[in-house]
Amino acid sequence: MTSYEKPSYEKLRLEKLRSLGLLDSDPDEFFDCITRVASTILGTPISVISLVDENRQWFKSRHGIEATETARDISFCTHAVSSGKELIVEDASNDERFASNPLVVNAPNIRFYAGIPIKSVEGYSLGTLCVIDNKPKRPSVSELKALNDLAQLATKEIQFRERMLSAQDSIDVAQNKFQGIFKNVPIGIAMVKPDGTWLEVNDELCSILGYSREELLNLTFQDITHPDDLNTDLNLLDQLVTHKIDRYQLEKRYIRSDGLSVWTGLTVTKQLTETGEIAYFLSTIQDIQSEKETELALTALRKTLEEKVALRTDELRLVNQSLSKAYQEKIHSEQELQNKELELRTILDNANEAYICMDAGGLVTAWNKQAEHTFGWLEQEAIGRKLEKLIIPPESQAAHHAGMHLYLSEKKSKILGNRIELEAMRKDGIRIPIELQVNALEINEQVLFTSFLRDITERKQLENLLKNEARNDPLTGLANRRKLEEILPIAFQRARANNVYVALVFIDLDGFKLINDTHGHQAGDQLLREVANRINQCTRASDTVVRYAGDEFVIVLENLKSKDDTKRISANIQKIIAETVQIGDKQLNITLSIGIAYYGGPEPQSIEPLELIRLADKAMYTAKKNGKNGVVIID
Ligand SMILES: Nc1nc2c(ncn2[C@@H]2O[C@H](COP(=O)(O)OP(=O)(O)OP(=O)(O)O)[C@@H](O)[C@H]2O)c(=O)[nH]1
Repeated sequence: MTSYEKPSYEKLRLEKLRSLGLLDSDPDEFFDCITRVASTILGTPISVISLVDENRQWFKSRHGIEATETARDISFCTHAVSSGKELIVEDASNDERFASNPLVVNAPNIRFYAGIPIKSVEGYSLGTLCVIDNKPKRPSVSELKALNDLAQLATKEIQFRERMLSAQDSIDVAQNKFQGIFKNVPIGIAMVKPDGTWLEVNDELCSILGYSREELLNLTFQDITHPDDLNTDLNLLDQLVTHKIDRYQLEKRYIRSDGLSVWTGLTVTKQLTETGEIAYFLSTIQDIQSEKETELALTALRKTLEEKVALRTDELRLVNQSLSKAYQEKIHSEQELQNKELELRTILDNANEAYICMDAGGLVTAWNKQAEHTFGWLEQEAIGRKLEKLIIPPESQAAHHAGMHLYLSEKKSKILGNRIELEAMRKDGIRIPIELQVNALEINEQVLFTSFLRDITERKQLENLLKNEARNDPLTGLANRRKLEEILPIAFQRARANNVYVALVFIDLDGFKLINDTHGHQAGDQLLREVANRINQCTRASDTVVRYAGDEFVIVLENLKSKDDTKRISANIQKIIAETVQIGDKQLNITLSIGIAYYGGPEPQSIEPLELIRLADKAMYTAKKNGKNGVVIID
């Protein structure tokens, strides 16, 4: 006897065999029929359908034998299973593989054996259909063909069962999966009959709706749908029923068992029967209450925000309008201000007077064109510099500081608001007389001194000219009587101060009327001019020669240390006047009567200047009375 070999797929084979549920199962007429027919056709007393288990062979069907199984190691069939091919043993007693096999040696004393493997769908040999005889036999081809056909039948049946089991497994798996999903999925799921009755509901749906499964199965979805949402739901359901749509989704409210409504997201599909009728609706129902509340809260919040934004927008629009208006006004004001500044600038630049502005620190803040012209400093040179460094002479700077300090500390000033004349200094160092008017402005608690200044050099010159003319004799160019009256008091002061004498020499031409009458008035004028020249020649710069009136002349001799000096001067005058004067073709001769009076000296008299004139005049008159061409001195 030889030991059997196990096929390479033994483990899988056994698993498959056991999964089929055939081992130790009840007799099956189908398989029994096959074994009966096999014995009949092959003419053998025994026929079995043997299933080769791990350590045994078990007979699913047996014909002509009482045993239900034998050990595998003595089994003939296991050889056919191992090879996967038919096994024909015509005489086991002569076959070294089986001669000592107990089934050969003992009952049932096998001699002939023919087994055809029965295979699973995967091709695993599960067992055999075999025929056995206790007599040797050589089966015919047709017998073997019939045996193969019968084995094929058994195989088909087993494979059918195998497929059925596999299909059932799939169904079971799907069913289990569905049940698992149905039970555990965190979404409400329901199967709903076409009339709206709940057919099946899962735990989650019970939880969402607050009903037990049993309670729900006694209700329709219409019973617990919020009245406001029912029509929409029914309308969509109708479209689903009439196949206008395959599914629909809807946000709807159910009325829970506690009377509160709950927002859900509903999806409904339909499940059809084989005949195309609606078996049930499959609904998924998701609790979206919190999302809905959030959404509603957000909507309310958005609405509130929009209202606030709208309100704020209105406020902002109003603010914007008023700001725009204010801005426009400001622009307008600034424009006006700029225009005014430009206008002011133009006025100031074209002003005939210099305009200078100075801050409380004495720094120049404005300097117009005329100021440039008057003082020689350009605006850019002057701005920011101390005014005193620009136009105020050194000797006037202390007064300038004092004036500013007085105003800034006590708001007092002798200058502000008045037109005053001062001497200023140009950039080139030349002094010029100016007339100015200073005003103080207080802007934002800052003091500004504004001033208009005018160069009055020409006016001063004119004034001096007029002044001179008023004090000069136009015919001779000598000082006149007014000038004499002005200088004489000064001469008195100087004489007193210097302890010297002042002499007043009063001169009157002798017989001048006759010259006028004889040679004409013009000749008289020329003679007067010549006399003036000649007197001038006899005097010093410190002396003043005056035409006092008509043919009367006065000389103020100053700084006389001695009265004797006067006699020498008067003698010189008499001498020079005595010289013939040529006027045209005429030769004229003239003499003088002179009266002299003194003031000053070591013990000055107490007399007025005009009194001195009268004294000298009186002395001159005495000289006339003495016969003219003479000098009378009053000591
Ligand atoms: N040509 C001329 N004559 C003048 C001028 N002013 C005064 N006279 C004249 O001068 C003369 C002065 O005369 P008197 O001094 O009174 O007479 P006199 O002839 O000088 O007499 P004695 O003084 O006594 O010597 C008058 O005839 C005036 O008309 C003047 O500006 N030009």
